[in-house]
Order: sequence, then C-alpha cells, then structure tokens
Amino acid sequence: MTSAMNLCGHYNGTFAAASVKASHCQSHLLPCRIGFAASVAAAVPISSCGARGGSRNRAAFTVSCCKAATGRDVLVEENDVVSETERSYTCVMKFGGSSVASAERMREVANLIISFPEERPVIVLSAMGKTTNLLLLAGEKAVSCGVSNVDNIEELSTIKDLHLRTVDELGVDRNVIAKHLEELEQLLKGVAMMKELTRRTQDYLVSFGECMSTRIFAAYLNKLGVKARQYDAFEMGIITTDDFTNADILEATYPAVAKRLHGDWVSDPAIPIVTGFLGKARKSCAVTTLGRGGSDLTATTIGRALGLPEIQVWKDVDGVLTSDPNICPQAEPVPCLTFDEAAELAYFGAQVLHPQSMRPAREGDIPVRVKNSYNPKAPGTLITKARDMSKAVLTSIVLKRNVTMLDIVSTRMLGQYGFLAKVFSTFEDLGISVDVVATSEVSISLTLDPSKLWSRELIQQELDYVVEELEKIAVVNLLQNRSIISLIGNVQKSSLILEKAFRVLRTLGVNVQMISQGASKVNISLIVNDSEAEQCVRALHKTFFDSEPSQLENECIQGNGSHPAIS
Ligand SMILES: Nc1ncnc2c1ncn2[C@@H]1O[C@H](COP(=O)(O)OP(=O)(O)O)[C@@H](O)[C@H]1O
Ligand SMILES: N[C@@H](CC(=O)OP(=O)(O)O)C(=O)O
Repeated sequence: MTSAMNLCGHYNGTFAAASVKASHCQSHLLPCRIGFAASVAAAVPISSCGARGGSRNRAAFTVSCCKAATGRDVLVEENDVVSETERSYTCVMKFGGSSVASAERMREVANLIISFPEERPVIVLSAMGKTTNLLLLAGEKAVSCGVSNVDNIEELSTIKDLHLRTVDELGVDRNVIAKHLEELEQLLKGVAMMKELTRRTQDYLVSFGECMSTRIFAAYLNKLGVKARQYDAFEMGIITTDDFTNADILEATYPAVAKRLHGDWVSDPAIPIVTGFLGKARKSCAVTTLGRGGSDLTATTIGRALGLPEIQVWKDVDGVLTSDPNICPQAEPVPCLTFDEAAELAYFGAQVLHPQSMRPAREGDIPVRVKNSYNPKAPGTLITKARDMSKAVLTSIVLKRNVTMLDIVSTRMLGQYGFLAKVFSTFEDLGISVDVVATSEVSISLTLDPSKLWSRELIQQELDYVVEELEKIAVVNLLQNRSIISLIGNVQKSSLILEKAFRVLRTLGVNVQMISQGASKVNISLIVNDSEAEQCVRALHKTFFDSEPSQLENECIQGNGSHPAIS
C-alpha cells in the first residue's frame, strides 16, 4: 500500500530505468534509421518545413552556451559543444495528446519521424489522448470512494485498457508500463486512504500519463530499429519552481538539459523521447507540472537549451487558426505569426498553444512551426520574431470565457494620487493576476484571470475578500460571467479594426462593456457578456475573414460613408 510518506515524497527512482533500448538494434541511430526509412512511405519532404539555417544553428548555440557558462554546473566547454551540435540534434518535435491517442496514431507519428531521414530530432510527447483528464477525475473520485473501491474507478480501467491495448497493438513488451500501472493504482489507494489530493500529489498522479506514453513510444521506435531513449523530464534537468500544477521553468534548466542531452548523444546516440508537461521542483525535488497544455513549453525549453534551428509543435489542426474551430468551423490556418501575436493569442484563450510556451523561443530567437500530425503536408503556421505587417489587419479572434470584471471608482476627489497603486497592490498581495485594464484618474475597470492558477478556479471567497479590501478606498462593482474577445492583429490599423468590429456588434445589439488596446501592439480586447460572446466571435469572424464581402461590408460600400456605429 502507498504510505503517506510515499504520497508526499518525490520520484526516488521508483519508475523503471529511463532507457528503453532495442534488443535487436545495437548499431547507432543513422544506420538503423536509413535501413528502416527505405521501407516507409515518406510523409512529407523536409523542404516543406521551410529553410533551415546551419550557420544560424551554430551561432544560436554559442549564445546558449555563453549563458550556460554562467550556470553552476556546466561541464562542457563552448568549443566542444559547438562541434557536438553539428553531430547531434537538429530540431524538437512535440506531439500532443491527440497525435499519440492510440496505437494507430503512434504508428503514424513514428512514420512521420522516420520520413525525415536528415533530421535528428528530440521528441517531446504528451499523455495519450485524454489521459490527463482521466487521471484528474480518477484522483477526485479516489478522495471519496474508499480504498476498497479504487479498483472500480471507471477512469482507472479506461487508462489501463488504453495503455495495455496500445502496447499489445504495437507489439511491444507490456513490461514497459506494467510497473507504472501498478504504482498508479497504489497511488490512488493512498489518496483514498488519506481522503485528500494535494496539488503536489495531483502533479505526481498526472505525471503517469506522460511517463507511460513516452515509454511505449520509445519501445516501439526501438522495435522498428530506430534507436530511441526515453527520458523523464524530472530526471533530465527540467527544474521548476515549487508551484504545483502551474510551475515555472527556472533558468538552471537550460545548461542542465543541454549537458544531459549532448552528453548522452556523444556517448550513445539515440532519439530522445521526453515527457512533456513535467518538471522537478527546485526545493522539494517533487514532480511538478507546467500547467495544462504544458508540453508545448517543454518543447520550446529544450529547443532553447540546445539552441536548435526549429521547434515543431504537432497538433490535430492545420496550424494556428483564425479562430477556435469549435466556435467557427470555417476558421482557416494563419500562415505566419510573430512571437508577440502567438503569446497574446495563447494567453487570451486560444487552446492551441500553452500561454508561456513562446517565451523560450523568443529568448532564443528560434522559429516555432505549428503543424498537423493528421495532415503533415499542410504548411502549418510559422511563428517568428518579426513578419511583414504592412498588409496585416486581423490575424485571429480569440475568446476567453468566464471572466470576472471589476469596476472600481475612488471615493476620493479628482487629483488624489496613489489610487491606482493601492488597487494594484491589493491584487499583488492576494496573488491574483489582472488581464485587461481600462482606467481614468479616479476609476478603473479590470478583468481577473478566470483561473488564478491555471487549473484552479478563482473561488467566490477570494473574490469577496478582494471586494472587501478594495471597498476601503473605492466603490466596487463586481460583474461575473463576462468574456474577453481579443482581436489579435496589427494594432497600427486599430481604427479600421474597431470600425468593422463595432459595426458587427451594433448589428447584433451587443453592448461592449470595456475596451482595451493598451501597450500591446497586437491585441485589442473587448469585454461582453458570456451569453453573447460566441455569437459575437462568429459574426466578427465572418466579417473579417470570409473572402466574400459580408452583408455589413456591402452596406458600408453602398452607404454614404457615415459611421453607423456612432451615428
Ligand atoms: N485559434 C486556434 N487555432 C487552432 N486551434 C485552436 C484554436 N483555438 C482553439 N483551438 C483548439 O486547440 C486544439 C489543439 O490544441 P491541443 O488540444 O492542445 O492540441 P494537442 O493536444 O495536440 O497539443 C485544436 O483541436 C482546436 O480545437
Ligand atoms: N497532458 C497534458 C500536457 C499537454 O501538453 O497536453 P496536450 O499537448 O495534449 O495539450 C495536458 O493534457 O494538459
């Protein structure tokens, strides 16, 4: 039985040995891959992934090594690393849950990797399909179901069935995950006994998803004769804060990851298969997670650590789209984005990228390509530092639901200084992040992030406390169930964007409750009621992205040029 100690402890080598090796393929990576690649239909020529800069690669790595040299435990000399770079990895390829959801999908991903014979990728994988959600549900149920009922938790059976079926269908040994499945059940029994699931234990629990998917996939590649080595991120140098469920990656990660992956390549070349989403807490040494969708961040972190020329993020859509396809089925892929646009888009709700994932790529100036593993020939979206914005108007429309808005009006007269400072220090003290702000000297409207931490609801009690604190200096009006519609694009054309947007909203009879353009050069945010938001996004998308002029545009062309939104 899993003891309380065990629940709170860290991965003390409890998992199987990190390396999953093929018994029948002892030769180095390249001969194995060439041998196998010949028998697999090439899915995509590498040229479709865009130009690659060999010399840039070298320069980028020199920079990352200089930074690494400031870290505490760098063993490699700069010159050694530059020459190693030429022999080791060429890109990072991250495959999300949808890309590795079944044995069939894993086969396709393996073929995809093999179809790039000139690449030596680092592979980052998420958990299979919806495994993370299932683990979270299983954990919740375990809290109240009693130890003897853990075996009957439906989600546990679904996870077991999926992973064992996948292993069997791929023809790899069940032993690659047997210990994990056993330990997972023990862990849930421990949760049931303790009747609590701390955030730390929750991170440990969900880590089983990535630990199993990577072990299965590495074993499968090895079975095909493609030499691969499995890595648990928390054992390979991804070091984070101790903020369980939403940890931040620390700077020490870069030299540690570079040293580990380069060292392994030099001593025994193999394709690394790394668990996305996970890290190791600096203080407690426990397993952490990087927030939902965090495997994108793992990929960009590794790309920066190695100074690679490209980071590829493989999804189940043809790239970053002009809007959420679940709201606008006709949404189209966006060919190019800047890091700023992508970061803003992710932060303001586009599920396709993790909100923090652009940071390492931007810092290392490494292009990120978003591709579709179901349709590898599609060009995808290329995200870079800069792009030609002269013709750009709107790039994408993003919706963030369930936002809380606060109207705060100072009880003092005009001319009082320190009001804004007091308001913001209240949020700082409570650790609540503010998304969108519009202000005058004595009043301020702002929205609060729906999840103070990515996975945790901002609970009513905390909101009441915020209001209580602010009411000491202001009249406060709390408005819930609001949505932020973010218009990501070229804010240089804000008049054009806003004119079109307000014409649409007026036609729908929707009143915008707050607007913010602010310092961001790529985002105009509009706040509306949750109940109206989807309808607004659909109408805005139609107006901005449908190739045929919409009815509204026709009206505008035929009309007398007056501004209907303000007439
Ligand atoms: N603007 C957008 N562009 C592309 N996909 C989006 C957008 N907004 C929401 N999505 C959703 O994000 C999903 C891809 O992200 P995610 O589920 O994290 O992929 P994966 O698990 O493969 O990493 C798509 O299936 C799509 O439904
Ligand atoms: N499995 C984790 C991490 C992740 O990045 O997943 P995906 O790539 O499928 O969004 C999650 O579901 O949050």
